[in-house]
Amino acid sequence: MALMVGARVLARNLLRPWSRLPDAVPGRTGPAAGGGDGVRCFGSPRVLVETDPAKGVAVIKLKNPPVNSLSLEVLTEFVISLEKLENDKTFRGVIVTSDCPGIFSAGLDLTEMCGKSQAHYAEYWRAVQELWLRLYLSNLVVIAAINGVSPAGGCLISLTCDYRVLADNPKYSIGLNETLLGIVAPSWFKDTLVNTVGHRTAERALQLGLLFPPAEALRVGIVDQVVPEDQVHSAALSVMARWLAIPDHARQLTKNLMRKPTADRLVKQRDADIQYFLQFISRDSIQKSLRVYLDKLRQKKG
Ligand SMILES: CC/C=C/CC(=O)SCCNC(=O)CCNC(=O)[C@H](O)C(C)(C)COP(=O)(O)OP(=O)(O)OC[C@H]1O[C@@H](n2cnc3c(N)ncnc32)[C@H](O)[C@@H]1OP(=O)(O)O
Repeated sequence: MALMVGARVLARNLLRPWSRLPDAVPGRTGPAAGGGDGVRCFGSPRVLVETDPAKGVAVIKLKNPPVNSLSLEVLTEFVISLEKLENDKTFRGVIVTSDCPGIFSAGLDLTEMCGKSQAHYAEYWRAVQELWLRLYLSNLVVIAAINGVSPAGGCLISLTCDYRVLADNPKYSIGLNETLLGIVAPSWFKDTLVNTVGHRTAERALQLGLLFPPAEALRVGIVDQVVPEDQVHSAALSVMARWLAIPDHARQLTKNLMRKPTADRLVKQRDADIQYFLQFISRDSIQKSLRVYLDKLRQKKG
């Protein structure tokens, strides 16, 4: 199913670039419940978008229960929603958050990387690359309102944002914990972390697979602000106002200046990066590690 959805969307994107806008979610178009006048919703089943045209701000809410894992569908729908916002001059900023209580995102969907075909791995990895590139280089001000635990790919999404607000709950740790799964964070995950927290902190965090609770996360700079849980959204909106006070062209060019060299490293070798991922993920030892990890997650309940 995921393979079909991804292939269908990619084919449509290649053939008809102007048809990339997601259809409205039935029943969610129109004023948002409790959202006040002027707030409009669109998006897709797993990626909700609430827009406030008057403020020029949108909120992207990930909604892929139970844990907001980044399946191929989520990645694809996320990119399409982001592109729609970027193509609409009404919007200058977007807040990325979660609709799943207590979980920002459990990261890449492990079931997409386990026991599937080479073609599927290649399609999935290209989608991961695409979301990272889109978010990292977005012309919009992108702010993460992290309202839950945020390991691995969840942390990566946060790191691509211009600013990160984390809810002050000891359960909401954040970090690139790949080594704990017996896998390795790819070079561009590493680059994104290094650009945020510096080389030494990143090296220690990556080798040990550290997941930082809020106070630690703030101390090492993996997030910019920690606020009481019920204030995450309002804090993100306040920060947004500050960033939107800067003229777009100056801010956008500066963002590009800071980030393009990192992004270019991937852009120049996307296919090689996919090949590397294929070789890596197909190894028996890696597949075994992922299966063991998934089994542990599943058995936790039993
Ligand atoms: C080179 C590739 C790089 C990879 C980068 C990555 O992003 S790899 C993904 C790394 N993610 C993690 O390590 C997080 C794993 N998940 C958890 O630690 C917990 O699930 C979490 C997020 C703390 C939530 O805990 P909770 O107790 O609320 O839920 P539970 O663990 O019972 O999970 C519910 C069901 O979701 C499944 N699941 C969890 N995480 C993932 C995932 N990343 N991908 C796919 N599925 C995931 C879990 O197995 C449960 O499934 P079920 O069938 O209901 O038993």
